[in-house]
Amino acid sequence: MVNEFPQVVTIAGTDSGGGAGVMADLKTMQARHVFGTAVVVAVTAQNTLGVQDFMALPTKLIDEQFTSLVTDLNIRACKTGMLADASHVHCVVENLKRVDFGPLTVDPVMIAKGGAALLAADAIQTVRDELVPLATVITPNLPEAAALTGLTIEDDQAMMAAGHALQELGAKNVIIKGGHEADPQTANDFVLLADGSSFWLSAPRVDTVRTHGTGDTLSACITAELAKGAAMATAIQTGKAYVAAAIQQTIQVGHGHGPLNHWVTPSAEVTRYDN
Ligand SMILES: Nc1ncnc2c1ncn2[C@@H]1O[C@H](COP(=O)(O)OP(=O)(O)OP(=O)(O)O)[C@@H](O)[C@H]1O
Ligand SMILES: Cc1ncc(CO)c(N)n1
Repeated sequence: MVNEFPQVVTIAGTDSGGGAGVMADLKTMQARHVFGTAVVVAVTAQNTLGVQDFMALPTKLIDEQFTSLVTDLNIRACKTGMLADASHVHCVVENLKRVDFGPLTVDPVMIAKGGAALLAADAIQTVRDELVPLATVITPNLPEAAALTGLTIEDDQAMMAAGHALQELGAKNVIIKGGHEADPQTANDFVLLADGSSFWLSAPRVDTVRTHGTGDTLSACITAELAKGAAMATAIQTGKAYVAAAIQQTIQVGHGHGPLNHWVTPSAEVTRYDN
């Protein structure tokens, strides 16, 4: 049905504190005017201070959630987030192969801002071998890109090399997020598109600890824009402008790494530098 409202799904873990994971994804999707749905892979007991506990759901229940969606809704784009361990990565991969949920944004979530591991160390190889080749676009932060490629990433050249390495592993489009860079002035993300062209997106760095769920928000926004039919480069630029505004126009919630302001409209402060 051509005129159906755009529907998207996040395949990820919940955050009881509301700032990251499935909750950040759904808030972003709502703000970007698509209908958000969720396949819950894991439940975390979490707030802005950290992750207190988590448990992954039985894989049978994950299979059933995929089936519930595919038998009724018309999902046009999807994203993955926290996948917990190798068996759950494998389960999600098998389900993604049996359904057609449109372009896949892979946010290879590994470690929360407070330091808690959201992906078992031995599952990194499963992500690299099974999930990365399915990615229409992959959005690692610097430690995630380093873990997936085996590269040490300390400068722009290394970010670009990591982008190409991820394309060689099978991801069609790549964004290496520079949120963890040392640069005190700007937050710079490297974008490598499927056609081999590349550019940088730069936003003023906000001096804040209120950055809980930045990666989730970026990848959920890209997923929403792709569902609405945006070209990949446009979807990525809108994602960067949205997350930059959501960090800048902060809200006071919690006592630690506070959540973002998902009500913002994308600001124009992002600069694109073509290579
Ligand atoms: N302090 C900041 N000021 C401006 N932009 C930032 C800041 N921190 C991160 N960003 C931007 O936010 C986006 C997410 O990057 P980041 O590297 O923080 O992701 P992440 O570590 O996966 O996030 P999370 O694990 O909290 O979901 C990127 O576009 C990055 O440049
Ligand atoms: C459930 C969940 N997913 C992703 C992240 C990373 O932001 C988090 N902290 N929690």
